[in-house]
Amino acid sequence: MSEQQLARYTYLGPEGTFTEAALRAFVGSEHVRTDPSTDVVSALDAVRGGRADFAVVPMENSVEGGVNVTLDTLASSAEPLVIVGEVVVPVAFVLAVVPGTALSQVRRVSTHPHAWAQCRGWVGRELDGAVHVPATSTAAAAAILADRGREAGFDAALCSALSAERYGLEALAEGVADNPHAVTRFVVVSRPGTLPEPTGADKTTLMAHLPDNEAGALLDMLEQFAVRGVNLSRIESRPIGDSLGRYSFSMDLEGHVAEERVAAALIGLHRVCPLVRFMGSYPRWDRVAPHVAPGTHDADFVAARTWVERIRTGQV
Ligand SMILES: O=C(O)C(=O)C[C@]1(C(=O)O)C=C[C@@H](O)C=C1
Repeated sequence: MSEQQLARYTYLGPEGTFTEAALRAFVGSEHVRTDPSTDVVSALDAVRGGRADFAVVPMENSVEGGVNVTLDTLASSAEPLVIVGEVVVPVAFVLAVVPGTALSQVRRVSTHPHAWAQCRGWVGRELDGAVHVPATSTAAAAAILADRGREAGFDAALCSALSAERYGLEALAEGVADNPHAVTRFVVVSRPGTLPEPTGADKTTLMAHLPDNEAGALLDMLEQFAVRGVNLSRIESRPIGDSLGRYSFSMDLEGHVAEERVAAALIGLHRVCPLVRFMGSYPRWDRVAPHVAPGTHDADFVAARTWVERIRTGQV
């Protein structure tokens, strides 16, 4: 295959981010072209504009929760994109410095806000009074420190051990995250038109609005899943932005839209919500198949529908 025919991936860069590690884990041994983006919005814009086929972006972290810029940009754009895959990556941080810097000299620490949140306890204990200088990613902080040294505006970067090595920095402390089991979930996004085949262990991502000022509207929405035996693995609310008290709900559910119980829940949602956006059905990273409760298998829905059709044609 020529270089021109390879799939083009962009990701939250620069080289050395956890997002790049997620991309490598996703493509495995497949040969692809990669081109880092400076932030999540430009990575998604590159896919919309046709400059990349896929973007890999962070979606949620086990400690700090949802990555709002990803949730909001995917949910609000006039040109929808779809999620075609997910990757879960363990995240561990080192405190990286220009070689020769002592711990006592570190007063300003740069990193991505999600990384800062995951190392806050350690920084408080070991670098009491140190302040956070936000960066677009962990590797961006490392790259700037390596490039500018004392002129960087900060003394250390919280990044992966790989990033520290790649940018020629020294890992002054390792394992600095407050939770050693932290993981981040990344999603692989493309333009609509390529719905991955169901595998039996899939997830579907949706965004929905509720009717304004209606008691029980949230319960109505959740019932659409409950009565069809569809389990939600994530639900979070994000402000819509135009006035206080208006929220959109971002959800992941277990199953693929090709499955009857998921399709039935989506039909129900469409009836009770003023706006529903389908954001993709894709294989789960852990390949764990959901528990499908009795009465909610595809065959149960098909049998029930056939029964109603027979009634409608007079075959009671
Ligand atoms: O900065 C990086 O290396 C990223 O890939 C981004 C990101 C995030 O957005 O949460 C990914 C994983 C870590 O939790 C910290 C930062």
